[in-house]
Amino acid sequence: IRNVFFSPLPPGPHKCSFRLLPQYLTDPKTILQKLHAKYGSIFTVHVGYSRTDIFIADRFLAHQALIQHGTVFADRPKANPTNKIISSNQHDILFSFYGPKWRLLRHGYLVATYASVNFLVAEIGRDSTAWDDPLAFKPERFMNNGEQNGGTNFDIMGSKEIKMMPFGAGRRMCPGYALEILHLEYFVANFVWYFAWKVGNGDR
Ligand code: HEM
Repeated sequence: IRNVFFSPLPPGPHKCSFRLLPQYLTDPKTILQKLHAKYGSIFTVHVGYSRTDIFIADRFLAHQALIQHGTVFADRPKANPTNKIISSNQHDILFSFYGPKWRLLRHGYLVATYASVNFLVAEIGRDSTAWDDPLAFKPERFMNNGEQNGGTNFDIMGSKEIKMMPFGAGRRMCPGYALEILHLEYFVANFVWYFAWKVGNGDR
């Protein structure tokens, strides 16, 4: 067994879940949502004998890992078939990498080298403690210099607090994020410019 953990591991289904494997590879979103609902904000999945994945679906834990423990969490995995499938099919759902020996202080889990640690970024970005009515389309959340409800500036880098992390967070955060935000603004501006916009029936 390549992955060695110091106990206790975060909770999860019983060891060596070969039964989970086909769905895990083809439809990770559904199975991970079920496991998240059952086991909470951090859980472990053992697939076969050689692969142990830990999933984090909590913005405070993500902040502990990527910002507060950024130095020990700065490596990334070699590509393997599962990672390729997960990242190509479910790019908005999670990204994954291996964490070196690292301690999740709040929960007290010690995770050994080559453990794969994954972040459920869609779940993290829909946290109602961070956003009012998170699923509603409210672009004004990001207007007025990023202030929401007169609150503090929204920080896409998540330095003080992670509210969403489309570009990752911490030392290996996407270095192209500023260029990309500019590019997306340009993209939306072109839509506004090229098309005639009307309010649809029943919409305000
Ligand atoms: C909407 C567009 C984009 C999104 C959502 C995005 C998102 C991401 C994410 C989630 C990561 C992984 C962060 C991590 O592992 O912690 C990443 C890494 C990276 N991105 Fe982007 N990115 C975008 C556009 C770009 C652009 C335009 C560039 C270059 C001009 C770029 C260059 C990179 C590079 C070089 C890395 C690897 C950084 C590293 O491993 O240290 N990305 N990006």
